[in-house]
Amino acid sequence: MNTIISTKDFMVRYGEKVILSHINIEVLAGQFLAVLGENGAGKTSFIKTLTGQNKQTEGTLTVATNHIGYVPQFRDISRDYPLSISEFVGLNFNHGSRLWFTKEEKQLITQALKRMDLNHMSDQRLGLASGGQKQRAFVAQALVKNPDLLILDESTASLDHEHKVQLLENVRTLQQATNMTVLFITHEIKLVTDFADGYLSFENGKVQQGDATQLQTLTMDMTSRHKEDEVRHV
Ligand SMILES: Nc1ncnc2c1ncn2[C@@H]1O[C@H](COP(=O)(O)OP(=O)(O)OP(=O)(O)O)[C@@H](O)[C@H]1O
Repeated sequence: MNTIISTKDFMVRYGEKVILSHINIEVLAGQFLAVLGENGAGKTSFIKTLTGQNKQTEGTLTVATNHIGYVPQFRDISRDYPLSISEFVGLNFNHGSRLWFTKEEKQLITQALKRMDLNHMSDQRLGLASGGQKQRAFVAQALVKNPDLLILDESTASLDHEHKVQLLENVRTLQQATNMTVLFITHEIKLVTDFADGYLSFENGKVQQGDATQLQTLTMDMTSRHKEDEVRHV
């Protein structure tokens, strides 16, 4: 398998403030990795270096693709938002003043909508869709250019359990069918354990990498620690 992201003694900082250091990781193409860590642990800062938004780094970072899809944290879309779901998904083509889609773009939009189970409602206004459908539309928008690497930032956070699982199943099916790499930033470790091939864990300015078995162990440790805390608080 090919490597899509690798780092060697990599460091991320803002000015004098070091956020992450001594990062040595290797992500294989086609893997689905959970990206874990407390608020402020540096997950977003690292993702910004992958997408070229933060260049304050030292050491080596190699990203073997320019085709990166990024779905930021959920922003709600108000009811009066005028675009249909397919028009919203097509915004990623960055047309400027051109108002129509080419035949090829239309095919890519249809494909992305199908992959997120939204094809049946492509002409419906996005503002009137449910929270789960809006979130799947954000993912479809990132998919429309067929990225090699898809980064999802807490994409299940605002959803009920059924819609969380549905979104993860959609992404997992696509990742397995297309060999796309997925980095899934989440605080919901138990949920993601069933879907991920491994993890990157951000803690105390360092990044630990583990495989699926280590992820299961981590989840069990966290669950038992959580139970102990609950008992202590009774
Ligand atoms: N532009 C910036 N300039 C200076 N410091 C920053 C900047 N952006 C983030 N930080 C700091 O970097 C640290 C890591 O933040 P980051 O947003 O990467 O964490 P995170 O793990 O993504 O957190 P969350 O889960 O809350 O999104 C924090 O201490 C934050 O205050």
